[in-house]
Amino acid sequence: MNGQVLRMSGVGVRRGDAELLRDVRWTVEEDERWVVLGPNGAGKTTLLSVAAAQTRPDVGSAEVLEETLGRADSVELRSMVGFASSAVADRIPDSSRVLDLVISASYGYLGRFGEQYGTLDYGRGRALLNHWGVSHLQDRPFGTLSEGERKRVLVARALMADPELLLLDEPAAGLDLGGREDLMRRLAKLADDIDAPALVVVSHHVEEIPPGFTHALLMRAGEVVAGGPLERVLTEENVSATFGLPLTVGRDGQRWTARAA
Ligand SMILES: Nc1ncnc2c1ncn2[C@@H]1O[C@H](COP(=O)(O)OP(=O)(O)OP(=O)(O)O)[C@@H](O)[C@H]1O
Repeated sequence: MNGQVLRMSGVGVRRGDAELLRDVRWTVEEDERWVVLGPNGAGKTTLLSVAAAQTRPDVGSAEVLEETLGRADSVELRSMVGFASSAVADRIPDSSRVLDLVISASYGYLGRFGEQYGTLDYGRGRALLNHWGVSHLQDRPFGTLSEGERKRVLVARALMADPELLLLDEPAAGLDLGGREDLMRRLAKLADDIDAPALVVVSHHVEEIPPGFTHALLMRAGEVVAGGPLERVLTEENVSATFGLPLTVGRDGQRWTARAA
């Protein structure tokens, strides 16, 4: 690999008359940790779906792990990208046992369908659940978990196949303050791990940028407002243009803040 895990050139996605993404240019290197920020409807989920090899661009080209979407085997490619989102959670049957759900991710499945898993698979699945603080839930049906527990199980699942790219769509949505801060701490630890995959986390809030994240992509109305290293991109001008109101942007230690000006 040349170091680039994601490369989008002039990417557009259309549905009927709606342009969900327009002329998106974006590259992610293997050692980078990105946050994608923007208001509701900005196109963040659509962008992540392209990055996860689940949506093909209608215009332009997208390379995921050096494979061009539309030419590569998308099923194989999807199994090499870790992806956690509420859309993934919605497709998981309530009855799926948590440990089975995690280990089945090595095959790109959302539960067990009669495949045989080895001791190594079980060991890795248990270690990931333990790492994300949810090993006590391994035998529970997914449908019985709280929102915070689900989020952590989904991240563990997304890491199961040892991906080179990890995509998390709004991992902090629906969490209480303690749950959000716990997630921030765990994501900061992941960001700091040199063996961790390239990370892309979608959020609506600059307060949810974990310490150690390096880059930001700001989106509005399907277009990129700005992208690059955090310090250069998170200016008051850029963040105000992204969210469509005058904002004061600040830093409190390793965390970012934004308030209406
Ligand atoms: N199939 C579709 N047909 C028409 N418009 C669509 C379709 N799917 C999504 N959209 C629109 O595309 C826009 C971008 O949607 P997307 O879910 O990518 O935004 P988002 O930034 O993730 O939003 P949110 O923060 O609210 O989750 C929205 O205005 C949405 O209504």
